[in-house]
Amino acid sequence: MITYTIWIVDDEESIRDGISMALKGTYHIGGFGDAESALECIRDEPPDLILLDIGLPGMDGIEALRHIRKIHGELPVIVITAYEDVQTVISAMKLGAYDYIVKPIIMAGLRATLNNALQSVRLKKEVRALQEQYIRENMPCFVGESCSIRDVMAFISRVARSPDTPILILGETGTGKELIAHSVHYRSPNFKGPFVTVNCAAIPENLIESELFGYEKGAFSGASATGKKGLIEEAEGGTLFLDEVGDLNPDAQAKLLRFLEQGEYYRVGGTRTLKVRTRVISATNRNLEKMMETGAFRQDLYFRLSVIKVQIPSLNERKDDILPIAKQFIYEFNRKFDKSYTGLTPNAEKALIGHNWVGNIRELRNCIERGILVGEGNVVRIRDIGLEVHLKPENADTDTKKDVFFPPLTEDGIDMPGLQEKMEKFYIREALRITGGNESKAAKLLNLKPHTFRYRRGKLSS
Ligand SMILES: Nc1ncnc2c1ncn2[C@@H]1O[C@H](COP(=O)(O)OP(=O)(O)OP(=O)(O)O)[C@@H](O)[C@H]1O
Repeated sequence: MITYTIWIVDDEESIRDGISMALKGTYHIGGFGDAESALECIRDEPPDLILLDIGLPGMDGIEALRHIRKIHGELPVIVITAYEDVQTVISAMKLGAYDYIVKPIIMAGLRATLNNALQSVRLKKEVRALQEQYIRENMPCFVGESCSIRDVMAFISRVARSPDTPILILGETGTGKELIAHSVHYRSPNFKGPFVTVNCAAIPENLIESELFGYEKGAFSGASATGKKGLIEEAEGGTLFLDEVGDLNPDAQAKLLRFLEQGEYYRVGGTRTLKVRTRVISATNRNLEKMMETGAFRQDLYFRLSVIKVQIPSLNERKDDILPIAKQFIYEFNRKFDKSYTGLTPNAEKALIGHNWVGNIRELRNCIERGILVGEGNVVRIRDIGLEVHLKPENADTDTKKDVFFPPLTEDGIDMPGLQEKMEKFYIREALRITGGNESKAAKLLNLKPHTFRYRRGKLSS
């Protein structure tokens, strides 16, 4: 069972001793004769609750309470007053005192008040622990070992502390912008509030305004009879995440700007100004600076959204992250598909590192998902992940040192005959290297008849 720590801050020694005697055994008790010495200790090791006399010498109880609130916003404080002075009690309650007791102290009453206060401390701690467990279980694990992503995360932790500073996250598709927006939210003072995502590219142009700002009843034909809250309103006290913000139309851009500048807006068809307290995080993979040059994105909105700007490096720029993230995905998909992969073959690792990750981490995720789903055994092989083969023979001569590279098939097409020729040349050279130039052994390695091998060798070297 937890034993809570209670501090008594009272200049009357007899009161400190009296309360200590009465509560000893149930609680850990600490005593201070003045507010200043209690405040000095509170930063290092705060108690679970403070009994604070109002009429202290030097700094009085009200002033001390103000300081305590600055240091520990949620620490429960029960104030002790010499007589029921309404003004003093009101001031203390306004500063967030949990309750008050009047001298002379009746122990039974004090015990009941303490019990209630500590019960709420316990409940708050339980809620916090559940919340942390929820985040651990529900937030995809963020893996980042490269210096560049570590710098980004250190910066994110610093800027998350403010509850309302707008943040603009830039980066190629699939680099983890949404995951980083979640990280900001859960590290911010708004973490208990909602995280509302608006995919600006997915909402039809004619609905974006009513989706964002809501509408009053009868605002337009087809509107619900009761009206509707907008997503901005849903994000009250939390975070509004505007994904693909570069896709907002000019009208919605103007309205969003007004909301960011004045903190207020109207529902569609409404005349009441509404206010919402939320942090706006936006993200895009588009080049907003170029869009501003052509007038496709408002400059004033850009400056409002990008009070803090975070650029997420592409996966190709942080190769050190590829294998740790791949291993995290192996773990995740093992659980999903009830498999027991332990890692990747060295060739599969090489292929992952050598690959050009146009779709960034999303592409890597898909690739590992496929490997775990279709593969057999307990190591993921190159053929399971369906990647282009990127081989570099060891100890090869200068000519064969050139990588054999099978590019992905895109709309631009590929040169199939050229690739076939390259592949054949590569394997014939490799087979001869491995067999020390023995043609029949080399043919066997390639599952070719010796005369076919000779024919192809001759053809390719001519
Ligand atoms: N550092 C990381 N560690 C582990 N998983 C990650 C990491 N970054 C991103 N992911 C995963 O990669 C996938 C894509 O991430 P996310 O959706 O956040 O990218 P995005 O940049 O917002 O993409 P888009 O621009 O297409 O909206 C998600 O499944 C996400 O959980």
